This record gives sequence, C-alpha cells and structure tokens, in this order.
Amino acid sequence: MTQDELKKAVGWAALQYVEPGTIVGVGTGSTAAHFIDALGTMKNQIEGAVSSSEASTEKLKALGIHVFDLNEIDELSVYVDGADEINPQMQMIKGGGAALTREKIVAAVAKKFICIADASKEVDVLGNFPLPVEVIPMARSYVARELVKLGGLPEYRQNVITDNGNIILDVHNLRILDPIELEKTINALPGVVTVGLFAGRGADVALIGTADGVKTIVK
Ligand SMILES: O=C(CO)[C@H](O)[C@H](O)COP(=O)(O)O
Repeated sequence: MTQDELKKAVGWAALQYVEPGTIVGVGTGSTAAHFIDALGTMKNQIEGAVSSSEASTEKLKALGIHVFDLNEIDELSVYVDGADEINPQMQMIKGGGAALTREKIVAAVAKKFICIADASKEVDVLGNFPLPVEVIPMARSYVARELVKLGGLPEYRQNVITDNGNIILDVHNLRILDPIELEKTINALPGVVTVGLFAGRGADVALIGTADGVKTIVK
C-alpha cells in the first residue's frame, strides 16, 4: 500500500469515533483531508465541525459541512488530526502544515484527541522531524538564538505565513527526551506563539495505518 492509501485507511477509520448529533473537531493536513472526505458521508448526522485551519475550513464547506467558530461552542467530543511524529507515550510533533496553534487550541477543547497517522510517523524518541515553532515576526531572531541555546538548529520556513499572520521556525537537531519540559520551555519564550510539541496534551487514541491494517492504540 502507498503512504497515501495508509493515510486514507486511518482517515476513514476515525469515523467510528464521531458521535451523531455532535460538533467534530477537525485537523489539518493530507491525513486529516481523508478524514474530512469521510466526514462528508455523515454530514446529515452531525451538527457540524470546528476547523483548525483555513484550508480545512474550505474543504469542509465545499462538502456542505457547517463550520462553527470555536467561540460559539462549549465542548467537542472528539478532535481528529494527523501528526508528523508520535511516540509510545502518545506525545506528538505537529505543525508540518503550519497549523499547529489552531490545532492545539481546538484539541484543548476536545474530550478526546484521535491521532490518525501512517506507520512512518511512529518513533521511539521525538525530534527527527524538525520541530515547528510559530513565532511573532519581530521575535524571529531572538527566538532563534534562544532555540540554539537549547541545542536546536532553527531554520526559518521560507514563504510561509500562518493563518494567524506569524512565521514558523523549524528546529532541527533535537532528540527530545523530556517532551513535557521542552514544550513548557519553548512556550515560555517571549515571541513564541506555540511550539508544535503536543506532550502535556497528547493523543488519547492513535489509529496507525500499517500494511496489515489499522492498528488502534488507546492511552
Ligand atoms: O500538524 C499538521 C499540520 O499542521 C499535520 O497533522 C501533520 O503535518 C501531518 O500531516 P500529514 O497528514 O499531511 O502527513
């Protein structure tokens, strides 16, 4: 199976976690896009969705799914999204698609985070995938210097402005042995909007696409 077929398999498998009559939290990226396609088949059974990016909003609307502003709602039963890396503790690196901040906000509101990913995303230690950090533009150089002090090699993601009007630094050369501590440390730097480490709030369920089928891991 191709990587995209594995992504499609987990995107559709996530439908089982969608409760009729609810509003669904929706992530961003190519795996989440498969989930959105699947969600389209249930559009008359759900109230709608809350989206984590302009790209996902556009796709949801094109399928006729109502997109709520997060401020209109009190709770979400599930948030379904992909990941760039996931470790055995269900902690993740996210933000390859630059949507990390909105993803973290929507995930925080949801009772359950369902991570959908192909098997290439499973790792023992996070950090091989460059860690995305969303930064307010004027703080770019300062934050980059602070990230170097933490042992990272930050790289400015050229030609990318987030949906919130900020820039992304991708931090290479990290072997993240204490994801919770690093998440707190980077989030505390002035100018950082969010780091793409989802450690304090990891996934509750992971659906992993493998050649033998979809593997389910429950925290
Ligand atoms: O965090 C994300 C976007 O900001 C994505 O979930 C992550 O990059 C995985 O993407 P894909 O499903 O395309 O492999």
